[in-house]
Amino acid sequence: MNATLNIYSITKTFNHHKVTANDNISTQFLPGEVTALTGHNGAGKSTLLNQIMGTVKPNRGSITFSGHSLAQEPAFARNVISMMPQLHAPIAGVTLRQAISAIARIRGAHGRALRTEVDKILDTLHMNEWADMPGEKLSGGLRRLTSFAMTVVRPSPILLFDEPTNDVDPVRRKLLWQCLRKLALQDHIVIVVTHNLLEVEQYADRYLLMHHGRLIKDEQVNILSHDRLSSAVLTINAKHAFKNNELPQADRIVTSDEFQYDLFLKADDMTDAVSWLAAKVATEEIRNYRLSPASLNDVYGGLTDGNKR
Ligand SMILES: Nc1ncnc2c1ncn2[C@@H]1O[C@H](COP(=O)(O)OP(=O)(O)OP(=O)(O)O)[C@@H](O)[C@H]1O
Repeated sequence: MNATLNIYSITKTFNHHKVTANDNISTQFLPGEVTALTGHNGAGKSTLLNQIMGTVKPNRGSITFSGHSLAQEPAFARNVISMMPQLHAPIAGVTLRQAISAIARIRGAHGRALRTEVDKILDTLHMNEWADMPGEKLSGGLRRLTSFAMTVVRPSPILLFDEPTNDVDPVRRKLLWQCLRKLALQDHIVIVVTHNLLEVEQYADRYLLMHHGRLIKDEQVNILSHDRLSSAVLTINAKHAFKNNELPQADRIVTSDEFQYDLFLKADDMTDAVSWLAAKVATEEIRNYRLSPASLNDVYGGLTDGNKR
C-alpha cells in the first residue's frame, strides 16, 4: 500500500506577490483513487501539479509523501513522481518506441523486460502502427499519447497528468482513462487536470474544483453527478420576446441573444418547464430548443463565473 500525498496550507505567488496562483490549499491524495483537478484557465491547477512535482516551490505550506518533503527533497520527488506536462514531450528525431523505451530504461527496465513493457503500453493505447515513426511526423494527438505512454511506462507511485486527453480521439481517450483506472487499482496516486467534465463524471472517483488559486470543491464524483443530473438548462429560441413572468419558474434566467433564453432549472422546476415548452411548441412560438444536463458552472452557478473573487 502506497502512502498518502499530503498537501498542507500551500500558497504560491508570482510577480512579487501580485498573482496568487495557489491560495492556502490543503488536501490529501490517496492511493487507489483517480482524482480530477478542474477549474477555469489560470485557476492554478498546473501550479499545484508543479509544486507536487517539486519544480515550483511554495511560498508557504508543505507537501509530503511517505514522511519526505517533496519541495525540500527534489531527488526523492523525482523518484516517486512522474508528470505528463501540458506541452508535448520533445520527441523530434526519435521514434515513438524509442522515446518510450528511453524513459523505461531510465526507470530501470532493460533487455526483454523493457521490450515487453514498451510493447504492452503500445498495445494498450492501440499505437502499434506508429511505433517506428519519427516524433516530428506524429499528429498532435499521437504526440500527446506518446507523452502519456512515457509517463505511465514503469509507473511511479504518484502520477500527474496535465490535460492528457486534449487532441486525443474518443476511442483512445477511453483507453487512456481505462489505463488510469488500472494504475489506481494497482495503488498508484492518480491526479488528472482536465476541463472535460463528462469524462470526470465517467471515469474519476473524486474531483477538486479550483478558482482563482483556491480550492472551492473537493468531493466524490457521485455527488457531482447527482447535483448535475438534478439540474438542467433549457435553451429556447423563441419567435417573439417573452417577459420573465411569461417564462416557466427557473432558478436563473439569462437572455443571451434576441429571443434566446437560458433557463437554469432545479429538479422541482422541470415538470412545469417541459409542459410549458410543449404548449409553446404547439403554438409555434418557439423555433428551437435544447434541454441538457447542467454543466459544472451551472451546478455551482456563479462560483466560477467571470472574474468574481
Ligand atoms: N511562472 C509563472 N510566472 C508568473 N505567473 C505565473 C507563472 N505560472 C503561473 N502563473 C500565473 O498563475 C496563475 C495560475 O496559473 P496556472 O498555469 O497554474 O493555471 P491553470 O489552472 O493550470 O490554467 P490552464 O487551465 O490555463 O492551464 C495564472 O494567473 C498564471 O498566469
